[in-house]
Amino acid sequence: MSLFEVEHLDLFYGQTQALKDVNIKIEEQAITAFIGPSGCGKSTFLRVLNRMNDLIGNVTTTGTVLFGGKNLITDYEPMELRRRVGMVFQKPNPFPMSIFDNVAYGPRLFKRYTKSDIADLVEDSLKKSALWDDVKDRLGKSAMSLSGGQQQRLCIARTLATGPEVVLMDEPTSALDPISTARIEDLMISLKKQYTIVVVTHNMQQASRVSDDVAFFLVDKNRCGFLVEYGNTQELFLNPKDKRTEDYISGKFG
Ligand SMILES: Nc1ncnc2c1ncn2[C@@H]1O[C@H](COP(=O)(O)OP(=O)(O)OP(=O)(O)O)[C@@H](O)[C@H]1O
Repeated sequence: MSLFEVEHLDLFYGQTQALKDVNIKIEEQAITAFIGPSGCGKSTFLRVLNRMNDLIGNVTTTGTVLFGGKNLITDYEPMELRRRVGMVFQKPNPFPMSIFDNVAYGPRLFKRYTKSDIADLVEDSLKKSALWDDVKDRLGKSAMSLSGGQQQRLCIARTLATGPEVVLMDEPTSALDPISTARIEDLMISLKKQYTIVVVTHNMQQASRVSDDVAFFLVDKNRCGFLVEYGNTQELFLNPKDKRTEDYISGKFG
């Protein structure tokens, strides 16, 4: 089932158009990867999906984005939308507090949990993000004492603790070594049983390893991004319909 349905989306930063006529359906409990050269609007489009662009200011959109069949702009309150559509960034950004408090941060904001509920939620989120065994004996230690890969898994745990349906990931492994990258990729595959994941990546191997569907963006001569091709990952990589997709995935440009 499609969780997001995007029709004729145009996006402008001030007067400058950054995305034009994006039409895409993003499937539930699947991993969708956005690929394409630098500046083609992948991160901008990712931020459309939880209205993070609202926080930038001066961003306007036209067209429709449905989330769960309802209009993302008119039918959702932004904070509640961002709880349901969580986000993990390129550079791990734990808060300067303990491992426990990082994960408990979101649930505590909602104030409807007891202390023991919070402890259970922290444990569950750390288990889901494959970090529990690494940190269960040092939950009170600073999150800054973790390695980069562990910090990124902590950020994933922090996102999961608020009970999202979707996790948006903006180049989540680009600051990590190959072993930490492989762990995050394994984690993404295990998380899709329960969550819908949308990931921006520059790494073609990563897109082909983890994603079910892939969307390829390009930028036109006015530096405006557009969607070239979208579909099942295997089909798109093995049998691209558009010559530009073929050139990009075979490394001829970008
Ligand atoms: N806050 C902003 N204000 C104005 N323009 C912006 C802003 N953020 C991005 N842009 C512009 O929008 C276009 C798309 O940028 P975006 O970061 O979405 O591309 P991207 O495909 O994710 O690039 P990369 O792969 O390098 O991260 C670029 O031309 C960029 O300069």
